[in-house]
Amino acid sequence: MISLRDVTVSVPAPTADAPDRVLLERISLELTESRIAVIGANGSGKSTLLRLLNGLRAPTSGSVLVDGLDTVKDAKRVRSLVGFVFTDPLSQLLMSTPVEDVELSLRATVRDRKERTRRAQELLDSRGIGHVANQSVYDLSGGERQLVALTSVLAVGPRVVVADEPTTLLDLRNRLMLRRILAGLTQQVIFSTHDLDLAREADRVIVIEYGKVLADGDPTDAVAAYEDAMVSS
Ligand SMILES: Nc1ncnc2c1ncn2[C@@H]1O[C@H](COP(=O)(O)OP(=O)(O)OP(=O)(O)O)[C@@H](O)[C@H]1O
Repeated sequence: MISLRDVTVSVPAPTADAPDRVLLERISLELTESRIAVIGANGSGKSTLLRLLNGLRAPTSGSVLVDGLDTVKDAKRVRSLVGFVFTDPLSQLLMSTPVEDVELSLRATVRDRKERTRRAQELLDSRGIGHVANQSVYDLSGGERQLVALTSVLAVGPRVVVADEPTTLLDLRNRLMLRRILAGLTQQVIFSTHDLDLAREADRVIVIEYGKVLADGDPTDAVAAYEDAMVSS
């Protein structure tokens, strides 16, 4: 389980005489549900919140614990427990082809190189993208790239998948496909989205507004609170 304990994230102001800019303020959450959506306006702090969950960002004060492990002190272990899928998969595909990228993720668990390649190909096949295994990642479609990124993340064997607006860059067909895949994962999935229909499918919705939790809980109620806030602002 992931717990945020009184977490504040702030960054220094551009000029020395101005106060620090607070991106998230005193957030405490226990993230237990299987599917959790984080919604909010542009710049409200969703990505900042998600990046805290696997230690990509450190709290300025407070702490984030993953199964009791501190995301700063136990960063390496936390990264293996919590996989992160970025909005733009190109920013996380480190190798030039899908099969190499998935092989890289398997390095810690599969020592034999041939076996690693076989396993990577098998994982790509299982996601329906085995036919692009040896193609340059730059030549893949947005949907294929997103699936490769997800396959690489899952190959590490995380307990939790955190996805930052994973469907934003995709067309309708790929969006529906990714939604189906995310829905079928056995891992806990915590994702941000501007797609309110997708958010309503979650078990819990957290609404972030100006770096604070505006609403949290039942998806229908939380989405309604967000819509009210947007209309009245
Ligand atoms: N390292 C940083 N330094 C300064 N400001 C930052 C930094 N990281 C994020 N911010 C600012 O913090 C605010 C929240 O950013 P964040 O990316 O978390 O928003 P978001 O809710 O994910 O937005 P969007 O829906 O547009 O993706 C933004 O105004 C952003 O410019």
